[in-house]
Amino acid sequence: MTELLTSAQMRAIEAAAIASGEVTGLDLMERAGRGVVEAIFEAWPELAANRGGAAPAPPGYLGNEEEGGGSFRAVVLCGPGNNGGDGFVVARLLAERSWEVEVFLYGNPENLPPDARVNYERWRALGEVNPLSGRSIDIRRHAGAVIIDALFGTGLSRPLEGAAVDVQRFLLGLKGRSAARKALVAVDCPSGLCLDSGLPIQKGAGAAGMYVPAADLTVTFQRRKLGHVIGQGPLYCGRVAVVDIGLDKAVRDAAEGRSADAIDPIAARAFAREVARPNTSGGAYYSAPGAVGLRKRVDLHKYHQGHALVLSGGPGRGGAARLAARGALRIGAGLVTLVVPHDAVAETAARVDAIMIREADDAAALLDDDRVNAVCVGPGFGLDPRAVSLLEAVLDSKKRVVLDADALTMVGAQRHLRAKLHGGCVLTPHEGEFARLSPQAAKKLKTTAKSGPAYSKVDATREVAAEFGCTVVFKGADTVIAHAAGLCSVHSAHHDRAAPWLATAGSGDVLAGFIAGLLARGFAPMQAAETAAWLHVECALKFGPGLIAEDLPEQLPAVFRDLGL
Ligand SMILES: NC(=O)C1=CN([C@@H]2O[C@H](COP(=O)(O)OP(=O)(O)OC[C@H]3O[C@@H](n4cnc5c(N)ncnc54)[C@H](OP(=O)(O)O)[C@@H]3O)[C@@H](O)[C@H]2O)[C@@H](O)CC1
Ligand SMILES: Nc1ncnc2c1ncn2[C@@H]1O[C@H](COP(=O)(O)OP(=O)(O)O)[C@@H](O)[C@H]1O
Ligand SMILES: [K+]
Repeated sequence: MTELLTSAQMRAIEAAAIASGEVTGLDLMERAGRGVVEAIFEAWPELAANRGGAAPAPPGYLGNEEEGGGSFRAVVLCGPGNNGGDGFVVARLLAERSWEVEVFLYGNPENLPPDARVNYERWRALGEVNPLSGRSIDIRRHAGAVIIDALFGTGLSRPLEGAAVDVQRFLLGLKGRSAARKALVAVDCPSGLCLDSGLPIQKGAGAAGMYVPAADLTVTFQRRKLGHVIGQGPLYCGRVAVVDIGLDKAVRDAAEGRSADAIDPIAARAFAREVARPNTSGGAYYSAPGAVGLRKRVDLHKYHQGHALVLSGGPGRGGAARLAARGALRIGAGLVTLVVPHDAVAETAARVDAIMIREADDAAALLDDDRVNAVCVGPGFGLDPRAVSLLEAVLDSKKRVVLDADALTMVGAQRHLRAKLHGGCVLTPHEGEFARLSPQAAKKLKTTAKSGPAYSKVDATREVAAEFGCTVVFKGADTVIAHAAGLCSVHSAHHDRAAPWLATAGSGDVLAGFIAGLLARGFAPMQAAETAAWLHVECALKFGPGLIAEDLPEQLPAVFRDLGL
């Protein structure tokens, strides 16, 4: 389990570590700057050649003919806070390796916070600090330079203005002119991005948000922040490297509520976490009491692996439910039954084999059966009175249930259904369905973020989970999963887990089936949702481009094999 922090949590952790006497702010800044330099060398090993002493001949792309060539070059853009302080450390460490380093400061050095000020002075012993403006950076002199964006990090509180905007525009202009820069490296985050929400902080909608230049590499400290993995963060940040600055113990203490003096214990327990590869050897990837593993026990028969019901719509509308049922069966539910209106039985029977079929008239009896322990309702289900009363019966049965698609629309529209939701419910909205569940939260999420920290997808998902008293899986390339009690996790399908071909009709139905299948196998709602979200993307990665929803469940055997099941 890896925590994902907000800016405030990171600040509180840093403050707790400093207060405990284990470390000073200056130590942390030095480690942060060193971490940035090391991450640059890891990303571009050819740049590690300058280790001090005489500068070697630069590779061709770094050569600057007008200036006659020289050592590697960096342009370091420092802001008025500690992010800028990190920038001064990076400048010094690169200069010590004989890089040509030019440093620009946005703001008045007199107003730098103490640690940043110390590092400003240390740099001043080595070189100049120029005032920052878009025009002050001369593209011809800096051709091929590594540009370090240390303007703003976790302290961004409002939209950029003045010279900071000029510089961002200038950096945006460099994009695509490959000779113009070697790389743009962001310290903690690309400046202008809110690290809590992954949204740019901007004055107005539209083009005003385009002032955040996308980095090639973002180097952050100790843990990823939420803004690296949700919203537009993954697109702006490029690759994210996390460097250890010695705060692991402080993070753990906070997560376990041991540093209550410095950190609001509620906030600490509410750390979000990254959804990770499931741990197959007993329990899920995190250890919850009674957690069930993905590996099936050898001594159990099908009735011990649970029985999932998938409720289907009428004739010609059963595809979505069949996809969900197939997902539930493949993920390991012992039995899966499609519950189908009378007039759709023949059609359904022609399409399924291992999945059982029962008529909707039998639904009450099935819901009374204790062996039925999970239900999936919504995909292709319909919104008619029959659908409403069936959903009502499902909720009254208090069985664990996944509500997707039409079931979400009904719950959003009908207060009496909403009142029947309980802790065993998992809601799986996409953006449009989320807006039906909570128009207010959806509106806040869509509002241009004019100050930081901005309202985030994590805030919205947590809010709705708490309000409805169930687990909510807010889908997308960034899938956020929240539990009524505040637990929250994120699966970010970006970079090495990018699976854009999941945006295909029916893939959400399969996810709903995956979750229902895991609920049937005894997974707790949060654990089922996290595990299903990970497996869903894993199946898409396994198949690759060209994927259609039908392919997803069929990848599970190979994915399970890779997991060593
Ligand atoms: N926490 C940790 O463990 C560690 C943190 N470290 C580093 O510190 C960074 C956080 O530093 P930070 O708190 O000083 O904030 P930072 O992002 O530099 O900016 C704050 C300054 O900017 C100003 N300001 C804000 N918005 C503005 C705007 N639009 N336009 C103009 N000004 C604006 C704001 O002014 P104010 O809002 O008060 O007016 C304030 O002066 C973090 O990202 C990481 O790099 C590492 O050293 C190691 C360990
Ligand atoms: N760009 C993307 N990258 C990764 N996953 C995505 C992307 N777009 C959609 N998804 C995933 O695909 C699924 C789509 O679900 P949904 O919108 O309900 O589709 P449908 O209703 O057609 O089944 C969700 O699990 C969502 O997280
Ligand atoms: K930055």
